Amino acid sequence: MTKKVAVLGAGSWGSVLASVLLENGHQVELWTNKESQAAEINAEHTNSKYLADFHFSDKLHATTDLHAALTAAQVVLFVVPTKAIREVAVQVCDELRAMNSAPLLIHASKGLELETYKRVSQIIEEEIPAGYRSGIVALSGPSHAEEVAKKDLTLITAASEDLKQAEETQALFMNEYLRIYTNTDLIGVELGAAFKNIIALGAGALHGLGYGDDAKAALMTRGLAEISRLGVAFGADPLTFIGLSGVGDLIVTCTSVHSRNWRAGDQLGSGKKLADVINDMGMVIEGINTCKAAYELSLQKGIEMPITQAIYNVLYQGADIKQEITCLMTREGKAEIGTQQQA
Ligand SMILES: NC(=O)c1ccc[n+]([C@@H]2O[C@H](COP(=O)([O-])OP(=O)(O)OC[C@H]3O[C@@H](n4cnc5c(N)ncnc54)[C@H](O)[C@@H]3O)[C@@H](O)[C@H]2O)c1
Ligand SMILES: O=P(O)(O)OC[C@H](O)CO
Repeated sequence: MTKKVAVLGAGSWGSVLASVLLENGHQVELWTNKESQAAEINAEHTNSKYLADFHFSDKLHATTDLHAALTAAQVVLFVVPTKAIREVAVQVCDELRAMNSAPLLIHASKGLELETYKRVSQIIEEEIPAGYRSGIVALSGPSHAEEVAKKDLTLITAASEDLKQAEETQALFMNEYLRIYTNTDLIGVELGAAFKNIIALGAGALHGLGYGDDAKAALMTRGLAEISRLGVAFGADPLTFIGLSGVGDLIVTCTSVHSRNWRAGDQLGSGKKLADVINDMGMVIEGINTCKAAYELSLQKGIEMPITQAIYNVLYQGADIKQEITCLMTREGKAEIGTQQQA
């Protein structure tokens, strides 16, 4: 059934997801807060800052008018960086109240709020009361805009505590190159998505420093163990971390040249200053804020996260990466056991 979908955020992922929805036969309005970007998408059918060399369908329409985007929308898809979710949700709520409308709210953002440590669905839930939404779903998993834009094969997860809402989202997005699984472990899916970005910064740094595949495999494996430990402490199902939104996304983010987190880590490992990395990327590097949030959460919960701590030390304490690697390698010997116990 055709739906009207408002896609909020015209970065690389928002514009490609809008394109998928359009291709799946839905009516789509892509909202951006930048006039110049809306004008480029509408006139040139490109989004050059975020997705170089890609041409969108001329049916993809962008607008800076949030009211117009939300009018009659049955579904609202949030795809702005995590740090902008609250601000956008507040604006959306004002509009939904005025319209007395309660669409399905989906988000595809992967991070934790720096100040509150909240997951994206929690932020949306806080800002948009139950009367103005018919559900909240997280769309997550191993997916890069650059590959979905080319219709390369991609498998992701639609997660909601309410299976029906996850299934509704599955039906919206699924097509011959984009396959969607449902999951009811919203906490596990959102935490896996946020935490894998931290480990990807580390994987990039190893590459930048010239380490080999053994080191990268070790980082991913031990990284998965520690992010699962923290996730489980917050109520996630440990099995979610071996699914698409867990290890699946960890693998792609730790190995793909498309990953902004991996590339940022690679540049840090090659000796570039953090401020320059952020400035030159010009796109969101979610792992930087999420690393701080996860590190502080691990202290609160008393959970050892040595890799996250090392990356936190590099990003926030000015520590030397090689010295942090030596500290990690020379910790006392440990038994290799599951996600529950030792670091
Ligand atoms: N790029 C991908 O392939 C990909 C894949 C899966 C998930 N994600 C996740 O999707 C989210 C967005 O990522 P992206 O890659 O599209 O980011 P991006 O950096 O490419 O673009 C972000 C967009 O959000 C807009 N924006 C920022 N602050 C805003 C605000 N306050 N109000 C309105 N618009 C605002 C920017 O102008 C930009 O258009 C992130 O959480 C990311 O982890 C990205
Ligand atoms: O480019 P990144 O590092 O933000 O990763 C994008 C997606 O989360 C990969 O699944």
